[in-house]
Amino acid sequence: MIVTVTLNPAVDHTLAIPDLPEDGEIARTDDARVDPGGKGINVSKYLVELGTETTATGITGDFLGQFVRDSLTEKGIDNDFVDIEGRTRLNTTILTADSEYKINHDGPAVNGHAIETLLETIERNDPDTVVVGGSLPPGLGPDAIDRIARAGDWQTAVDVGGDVLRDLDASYTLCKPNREELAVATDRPIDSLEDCYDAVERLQTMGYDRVVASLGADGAIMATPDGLLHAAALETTVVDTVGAGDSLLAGVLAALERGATDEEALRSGVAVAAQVVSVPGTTVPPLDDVPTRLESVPVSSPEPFSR
Ligand SMILES: Nc1ncnc2c1ncn2[C@@H]1O[C@H](COP(=O)(O)OP(=O)(O)O)[C@@H](O)[C@H]1O
Ligand SMILES: O=P(O)(O)OC[C@H]1O[C@](O)(COP(=O)(O)O)[C@@H](O)[C@@H]1O
Repeated sequence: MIVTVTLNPAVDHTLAIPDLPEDGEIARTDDARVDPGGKGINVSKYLVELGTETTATGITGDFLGQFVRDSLTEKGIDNDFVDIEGRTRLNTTILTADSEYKINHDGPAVNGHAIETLLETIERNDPDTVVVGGSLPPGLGPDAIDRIARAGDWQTAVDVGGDVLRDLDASYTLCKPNREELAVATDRPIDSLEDCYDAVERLQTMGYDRVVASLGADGAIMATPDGLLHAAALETTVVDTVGAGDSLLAGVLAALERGATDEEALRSGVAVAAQVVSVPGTTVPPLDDVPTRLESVPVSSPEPFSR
């Protein structure tokens, strides 16, 4: 069973307008939606659609926190959050005809007491894998994630910022940086696929058994204990990439959870992400045809890096 931990959940407000308004103008639209969001929560949404048992936990507060919990329950996603006094944040994505703008709030301040309660909550749900995803709210540092990783005999995967990846000290089964996070985590520029291969191998030496790096339209690479794999992205009509990384991670973890090989897991992640980028926001598309699409994901072992 996979427990996802979102320390800083969000209500995702996604709206579409043809162009950004000029100064003093008002843009009006009837194309807007709100979804419960935050990286761990999104992973749980996709895991449920993939038929993998999961519970979403983390820290929520006030009426936006209530919205997150209620809408997960309505969607049939098991959830068990720690409630605090501060207010869960509202994150906005504005889609125009040719651009995507994201505005993310910092979120409410969280104290050590909430983390104690969160550790009890995770333990009560008896996971074999814990996924910690998203930014840290004010008041918490990377040590909060290390505490979660060390608190039980579960495996821990992380989808966190590059600065946090650099600072974590515990052992992790997997991390999922994107290009920018790879650059920050390794403190090196990432200008080519070779730079990515070098960076994921560096991250392995920093305590991550597997590194799945998402590279947008260039697909994804996975550093495994046996070598490197590159999967090209599937061709699809891209509506927006909100939740793309979360869906890639869910596809990988769902496959690993059922005992698939690393290569099958990478194929699964890329096949799931291709479906998710073709729908708006973090809407969950039907994912029942993912098993039939695995073979169409082109996977190679990059030379001369394969061991
Ligand atoms: N333009 C695209 N075409 C096809 N697949 C895409 C595209 N952009 C993203 N994806 C898929 O979504 C995955 C995650 O996207 P990415 O933007 O790298 O993640 P993140 O949301 O973490 O920044 C990619 O590895 C790829 O499989
Ligand atoms: O915690 P962060 O880094 O601010 O990100 C939170 C946001 O990212 C999302 O999880 C989407 O993630 P991606 O677009 O990176 O896949 C949103 O649901 C949420 O609003």
